[in-house]
Amino acid sequence: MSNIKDYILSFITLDNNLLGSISEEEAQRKDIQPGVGPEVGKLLGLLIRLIDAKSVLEFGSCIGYSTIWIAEALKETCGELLSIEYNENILTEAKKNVERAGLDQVVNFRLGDASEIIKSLSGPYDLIIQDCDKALYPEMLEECIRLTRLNGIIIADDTLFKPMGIPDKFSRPVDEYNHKVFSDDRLYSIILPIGDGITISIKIKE
Ligand SMILES: C[S@@+](CC[C@H](N)C(=O)[O-])C[C@H]1O[C@@H](n2cnc3c(N)ncnc32)[C@H](O)[C@@H]1O
Repeated sequence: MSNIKDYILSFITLDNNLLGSISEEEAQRKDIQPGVGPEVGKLLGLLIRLIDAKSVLEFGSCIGYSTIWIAEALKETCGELLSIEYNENILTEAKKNVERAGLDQVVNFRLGDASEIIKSLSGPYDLIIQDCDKALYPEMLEECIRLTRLNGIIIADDTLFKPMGIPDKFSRPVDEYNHKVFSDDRLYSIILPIGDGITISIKIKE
């Protein structure tokens, strides 16, 4: 598997110069969680271009790694991103990084708890990505479906935690999320084994 991963990574160029240094910083710091990584970043860029997304919603900005991948794609599609993060200091860093990346015109940030803010949003969004507290994934799914346009995309990161042997506290809710999306007839879904697993669902019915 690592040969395959290394082979794939050998092709992936970074869409913004800042992405490499943000990855290095994430690897050194203990106070932040890792970003989605280059394979998932590239996939986000690909999907946004594929569906010509104009409005994207992200839960869990951290210091802006995934935000920058998404915003680079939205710069091309003339779209915009709303990115939500509840840690004020981390959000300040994300804002600085997005500004340094030259993408602040594309991104709006909101400080607060994603599970509360989501209820106040009206959408519709072309693409939504969940990468905040894993325990919230199943709970927030219904709101994500409500906010996604027909044929829009709902993505969840870290969804292979269970087979990776990650502690139950984190793996159980993402496993529950996977079961929920695969048994929901409004969604058409797949799990891809890149990064720590990514579940992609298309909303095929209201
Ligand atoms: C795995 S990190 C996100 C990584 C980011 N998507 C990237 O690829 O660079 C998860 C982030 O979600 C934030 N978070 C966790 N629970 C949250 C919540 N309920 N509302 C908003 N943000 C939350 C954490 O503070 C953390 O920065």
